[in-house]
Amino acid sequence: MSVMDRVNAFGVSIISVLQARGFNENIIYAINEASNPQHLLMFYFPFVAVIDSVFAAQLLLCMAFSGWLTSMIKWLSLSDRPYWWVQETSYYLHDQRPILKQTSQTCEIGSGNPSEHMTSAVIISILFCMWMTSYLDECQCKINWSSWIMFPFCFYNALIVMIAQLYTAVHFPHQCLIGAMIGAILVPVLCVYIIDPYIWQYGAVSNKDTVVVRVWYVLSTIGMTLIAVFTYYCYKSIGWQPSWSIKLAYRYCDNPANITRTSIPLFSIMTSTAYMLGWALFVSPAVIRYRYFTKPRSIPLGLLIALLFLKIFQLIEHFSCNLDIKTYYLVQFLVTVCKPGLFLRVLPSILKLPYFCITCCEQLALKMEQ
Ligand SMILES: O=P(O)(O)OC[C@H]1O[C@@H](O)[C@H](O)[C@@H](O)[C@@H]1O
Repeated sequence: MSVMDRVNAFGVSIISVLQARGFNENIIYAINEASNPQHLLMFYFPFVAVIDSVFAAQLLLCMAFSGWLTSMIKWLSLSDRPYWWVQETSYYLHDQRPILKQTSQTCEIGSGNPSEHMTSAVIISILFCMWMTSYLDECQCKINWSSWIMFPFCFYNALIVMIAQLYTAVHFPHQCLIGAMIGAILVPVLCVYIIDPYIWQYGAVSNKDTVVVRVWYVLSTIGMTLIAVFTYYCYKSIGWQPSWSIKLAYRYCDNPANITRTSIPLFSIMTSTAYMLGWALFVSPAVIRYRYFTKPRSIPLGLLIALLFLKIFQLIEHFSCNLDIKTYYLVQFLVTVCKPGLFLRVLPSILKLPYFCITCCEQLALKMEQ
């Protein structure tokens, strides 16, 4: 009996207690959906971009990099998920094997460690707190924001996502804690060393031409893609089946119809690298021109256009999902690379358009009067 078996069995006991206690499942589902990494990038990012492009640029890179990193760790850790581990393990005697309840969100098919939902929840919570701090500073609001609100807010957010993830038996508690830790480390590291120096032009990058920095970021993204491809083929060459967890998921999922294409780890790696490439190509120090206090801008128009873009992406998804898997991935990759450009460059410029037109008309009217 290995140490890992004991840790997993302890986790299963916690899950059993939570499931026996019972929670409102609609709330649990909503929490899991709200912290779904794909949804964060697909829905939160566009709306954050309407309000503040710097916040959106931070969110995008933190989420994309964490998606890549967690997927790589998942590949390397080859760890189980509770809903199949209880049925596979020889830890329990046959009549003592616990029965875990499965829900429509249980059938995740990647390896279990770490929890990407937890990483995402911690990332969005910390970034939101950082943004709020800067907003309150701007308003010269003197409350001890960080210690009284920020830490409890992040902690409770992480806690409710962890309960939702455990209740649905998708993760063991230690996988949730590792996921949260990755998020808590990544945000300060990426913001302090990469995103903020580049956007605000300080530190080593401030002496370099933006084009050079951009080329460097593009090359880094290509390097990360190559690392993923290399890892994949190395594993295959030593006889490891990258689809081992998918097979287990299909074997033990009560309702395989709940398994979705987008929860495949390869899909997560593909979208993460596409978002990073989009970030490298389209994010520049120019994003500081579109912040929450920038005027004049039409926020309602921005929200409407963001909805329109989302509708177009939904239509592309709808039509491409009938294509063969390789073409589907290619279409998704190209669309995803364009998203940062659309939401961080095109959309903010459109928001200024109505005011620009009004100014032009006023100047024209003035000239005609003269
Ligand atoms: O590691 P977790 O939290 O189970 O998340 C795994 C996957 O969960 C899916 O629901 C998401 O669509 C994927 O993007 C994600 O990779």
